[in-house]
Amino acid sequence: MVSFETFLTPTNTVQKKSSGIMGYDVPEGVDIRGRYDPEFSKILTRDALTFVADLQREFRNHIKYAMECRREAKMRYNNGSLPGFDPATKYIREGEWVCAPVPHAVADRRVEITGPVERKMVINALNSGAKVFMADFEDALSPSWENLMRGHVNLRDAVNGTITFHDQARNKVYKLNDEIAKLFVRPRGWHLPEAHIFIDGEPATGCLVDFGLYFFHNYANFRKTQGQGLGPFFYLPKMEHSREARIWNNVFERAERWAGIEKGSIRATVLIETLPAVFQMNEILYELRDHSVGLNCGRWDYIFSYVKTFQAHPDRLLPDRVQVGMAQHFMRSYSDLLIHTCHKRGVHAMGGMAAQIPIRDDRAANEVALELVRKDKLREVKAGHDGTWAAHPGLIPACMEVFTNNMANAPNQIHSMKRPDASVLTEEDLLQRPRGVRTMEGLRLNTRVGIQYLAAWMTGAGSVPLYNLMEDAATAEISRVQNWQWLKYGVELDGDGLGVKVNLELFGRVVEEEMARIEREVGKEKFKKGMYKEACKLFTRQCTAPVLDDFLTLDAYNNIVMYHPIGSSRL
Ligand SMILES: CC(=O)SCCNC(=O)CCNC(=O)[C@H](O)C(C)(C)COP(=O)(O)OP(=O)(O)OC[C@H]1O[C@@H](n2cnc3c(N)ncnc32)[C@H](O)[C@@H]1OP(=O)(O)O
Ligand SMILES: O=CC(=O)O
Ligand SMILES: [Mg+2]
Repeated sequence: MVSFETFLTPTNTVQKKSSGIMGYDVPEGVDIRGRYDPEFSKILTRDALTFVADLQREFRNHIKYAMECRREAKMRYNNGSLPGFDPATKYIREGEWVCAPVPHAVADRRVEITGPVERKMVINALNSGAKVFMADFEDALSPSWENLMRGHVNLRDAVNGTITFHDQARNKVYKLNDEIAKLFVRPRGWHLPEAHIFIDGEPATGCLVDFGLYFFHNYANFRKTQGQGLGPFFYLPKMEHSREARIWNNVFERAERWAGIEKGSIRATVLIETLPAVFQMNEILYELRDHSVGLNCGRWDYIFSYVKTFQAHPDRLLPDRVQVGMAQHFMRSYSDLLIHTCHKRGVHAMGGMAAQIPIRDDRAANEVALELVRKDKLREVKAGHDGTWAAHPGLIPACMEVFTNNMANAPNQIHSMKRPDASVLTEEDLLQRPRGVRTMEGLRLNTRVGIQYLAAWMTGAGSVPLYNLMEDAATAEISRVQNWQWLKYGVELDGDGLGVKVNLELFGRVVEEEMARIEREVGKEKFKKGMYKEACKLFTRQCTAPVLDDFLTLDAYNNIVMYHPIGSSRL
């Protein structure tokens, strides 16, 4: 856990009004340390904070226990164990049960667009023609106070239907179309604290803040305008075990009771994006069976998690990042088993994100990128996925066409593609070592991407285009842990005929040369103004740390915490 005591320096201006310090009206035990803003105060109302504080107090010990269990599991893997199916929950895997019926409002999820909760992007995503928009407080968002609070303002306005945006530079006004995508919201993972909101002297749990504020302000309108009487809808990230899903289920039930709405109103799709969770898919769905609307293949975090889980297993090193795609046996097995599991339990099996994005200035390269996306989507729909993710509105027509043409006019394939063949997939299939080679270019690209991503993240952008691909927290994690793994085990770069071994000296040289290349590519001015040097320091420390950090963003978070003077929360 980060020590927040080290960041108690007040960095924001105290705003005055005639009666004294301007601040938030907080309930007992709650202290807001983020900047005061009159718009934010409409989100951070006393009642909304009371709701969030109640969730925090009710669930904090369960969350601490779940995080402790993660640490214990890590120790077991580090001591040589492999993740696998839990014999104690065989009865759940083999039992005949199904989840609650799929809500009519989201039966058709052929293409879902994702993106940070930034105002213009929220409007563009809702208007994009996708069936669903997953508004992201997670992989695609740098969780600064400003981004988070503006995100809540944006989502409230979106659910109210009043959201607009004026692009001054282009004199263009954005507003919602008549027909818009259905909104899902992805809160942060369990591990991330919200350092600007203290509850009973401790930072609040990030995802309870995200969930609580969004639910409090939007559940009623959402159910009228979006959910056809149900909702709101969520995506839940980075879980490692069904006990974490149980906490979410209890959070949902508490929120439903508080709001006086029917149990099972809230629905969530869980991302299967950690290696331990692939052995818990039935158990996760079972915990959430009244609230589930499927699982999703979060392929990028899944690859990251493979490295993290096997950090002490030098016999399972990854090849270059570009070679770890869905064609690898362990990745294909994961997607197939997810489809089989979801359809057996009557819910959506969502595909994942292809990293390609449109390339505006090169038609031929753009066509190649689009073709890669089409191929990836064709594999998904033929395997039985019910829908997929798109990172950019420009990809939606291609993704939609592939899914529509291969789903026989049905909104999903839940009942038509049971994939019984996948029921025989074994632990060995799910853990099979990825095949491929390691190259100097792989090491260089990881370094270049990792540093540039962190520099962007520290200046407020959680998803960025780099070398014609979408990069976010999950893809950047792969770059970091792969470098760490290669350094730790001094691997030989065997794919380019150089036969060089990765060590600190080589890595130091690569960092220096890649920083020079970044400066050339972005230009001296941007390089000077940006946070490239700070990002480089952070990335280098993480890649060379004797013990692997659990998350890149936990460490980097220290750089974006900006405290308002303590004790100024009260009016
Ligand atoms: C591993 C995972 O978790 S995947 C899920 C998390 N990741 C994401 O959600 C990534 C979302 N995508 C993005 O953030 C962006 O598409 C990027 C950063 C990859 C590329 O951004 P850019 O290069 O700035 O996009 P580009 O300039 O081509 O944008 C063109 C237009 O499309 C819009 N746009 C691009 N991506 C999106 C999106 N995901 N949602 C809504 N609008 C979008 C832009 O706002 C812009 O609109 P405008 O013409 O009205 O100004
Ligand atoms: O969240 C999605 C992923 O691929 O990671
Ligand atoms: Mg992810």
